[in-house]
Amino acid sequence: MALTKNDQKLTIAMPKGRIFEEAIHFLQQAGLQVTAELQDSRKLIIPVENAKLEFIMAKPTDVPTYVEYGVADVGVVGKDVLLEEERDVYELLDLHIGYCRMMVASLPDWKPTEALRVATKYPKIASQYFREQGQQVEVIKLNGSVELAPMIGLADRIVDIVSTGRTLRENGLVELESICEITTRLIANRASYRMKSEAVDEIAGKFLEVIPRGN
Ligand SMILES: Nc1ncnc2c1ncn2[C@@H]1O[C@H](COP(=O)(O)OP(=O)(O)OP(=O)(O)O)[C@@H](O)[C@H]1O
Ligand SMILES: O=P(O)(O)OC[C@H]1O[C@H](OP(=O)(O)OP(=O)(O)O)[C@H](O)[C@@H]1O
Repeated sequence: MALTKNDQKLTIAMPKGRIFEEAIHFLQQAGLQVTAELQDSRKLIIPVENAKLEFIMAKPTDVPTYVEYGVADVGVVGKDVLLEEERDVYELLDLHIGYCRMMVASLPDWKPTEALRVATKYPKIASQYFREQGQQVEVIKLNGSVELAPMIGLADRIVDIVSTGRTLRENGLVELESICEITTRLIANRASYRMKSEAVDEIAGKFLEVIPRGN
């Protein structure tokens, strides 16, 4: 079954890593042809010839970049990445998968001091949040293991994703404030949305049918 009603090929940027399995399951439920190559291969470009589809396997934070520049027509990406990267793309659908929360956390005995430092992988989200709260903070960008920062005295608080809460718990940190809920989104390149509207609408329609209800 061809996905597109015309001859236009659709390129989909897929996030490698944590949400990949859930995203693949979602594509399968939506009736897209998910080949063994897509599920179990080190190839980064995976064409599905008879469906006029091509998948590119991207680092999650790069998905909006590929979509903004039009090298991918659509992409699957977390809302956290969209908020942080601020790329010029259309956000078409909330897929209601990849649930987690963006939180402020600290050691349990944290008290406001004069030098407020916040460590995070998400400097834009953190800066905007504390600006809106009227709090002046110094934001320190880290690339991972953010929970270390309060434990070793680099920062008072962190802004990070919490899912099960296990990482906070096992490192003796507590949730202070919730910034927002995070889920996985379908995004589209602005030109593709106009020029390949049939193909983009068709894929969005298939996704819409399998988005978990009640969310
Ligand atoms: N517990 C979680 N921690 C981090 N991300 C989560 C979690 N649950 C769901 N997500 C989603 O998964 C995406 C992150 O996936 P992943 O950790 O593979 O990417 P990454 O941060 O680029 O990885 P890394 O930098 O560790 O290679 C986030 O954008 C978020 O939307
Ligand atoms: O609430 P939990 O279920 O414990 O999940 C949250 C943790 O998962 C993520 O880290 P990740 O595993 O991506 O590693 P990182 O430290 O390299 O960002 C996130 O940054 C938290 O540290």
